[in-house]
Amino acid sequence: MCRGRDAAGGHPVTDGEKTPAEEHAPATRRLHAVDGLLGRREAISELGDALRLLVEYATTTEAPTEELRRAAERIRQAAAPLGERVRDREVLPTADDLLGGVRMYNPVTGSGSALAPPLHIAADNGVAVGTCTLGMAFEGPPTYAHGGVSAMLLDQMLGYAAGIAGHPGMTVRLDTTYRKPVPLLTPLRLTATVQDIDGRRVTATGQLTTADDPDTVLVAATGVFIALRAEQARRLFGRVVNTNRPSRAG
Ligand SMILES: CCCCCCCCCC(=O)SCCNC(=O)CCNC(=O)[C@H](O)C(C)(C)COP(=O)(O)OP(=O)(O)OC[C@H]1O[C@@H](n2cnc3c(N)ncnc32)[C@H](O)[C@@H]1OP(=O)(O)O
Repeated sequence: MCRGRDAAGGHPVTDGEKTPAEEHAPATRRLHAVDGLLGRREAISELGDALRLLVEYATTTEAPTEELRRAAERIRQAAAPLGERVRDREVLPTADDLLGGVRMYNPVTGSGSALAPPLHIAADNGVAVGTCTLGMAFEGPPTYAHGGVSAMLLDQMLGYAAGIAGHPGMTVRLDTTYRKPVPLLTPLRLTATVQDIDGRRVTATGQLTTADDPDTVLVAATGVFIALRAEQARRLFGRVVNTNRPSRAG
């Protein structure tokens, strides 16, 4: 049965059958008892920061070739202990809180993701407002952001706007208009709002500007989001195990 959705408008949260989730729950509680959930999230973010620094340096360095080979070996060594305990892809990260909208490894907003700028989003009177600065790793045309990165940021913004309007759904259409190139290493500001709700279909619009010049739109987007029917949510997410949902036993 579909119990809810990730609070900020993400994907449906399925509670599945009792057995798999509650099989994992004791391990989650033990982990949090030792580390503390907030401590673990801080550590995940710290690792994410380190990875983003690595990605930024790795994509801009002109260090000698031999230094690149040595770095690759040291990075493989650093990664190995992390790879010894990886979660099954159908089990949500123990540090996540799907109902509370915490997705530590979201590739756009997750502070634990090396791929995320990360984009920070908050709701302001029904408007989604986002901020981020894109590093050189996001370069498309020289010195400017890759267009796909702008689309990624705006998809997340529009989805968030649908969520805070109380109509979370999955993107079925995303139209982006690139008016001016998006500068790298420059604080950016993104906004998004819902324009129309028609049954299961929500249309949202958004834009991306620099923080310093919010009146000059660099990229504009319109997205259509569809709320899943219960049967669709079961089919798509029914196998996902969420160890952090409240236990039925309390
Ligand atoms: C903090 C977190 C914030 C959250 C941000 C999240 C942002 C990121 C969101 C994503 O990345 S989601 C991942 C990318 N999207 C997908 O993978 C979705 C893939 N698509 C699907 O799986 C199916 O399209 C879906 C299950 C969503 C819907 O399938 P249905 O078979 O129910 O759709 P159907 O064809 O019946 O259409 C339902 C309605 O939507 C309309 N529709 C469908 N596609 C459309 C389209 N492309 N444009 C406009 N309207 C569209 C369609 O006309 C219809 O309108 P009516 O109800 O009025 O008849």
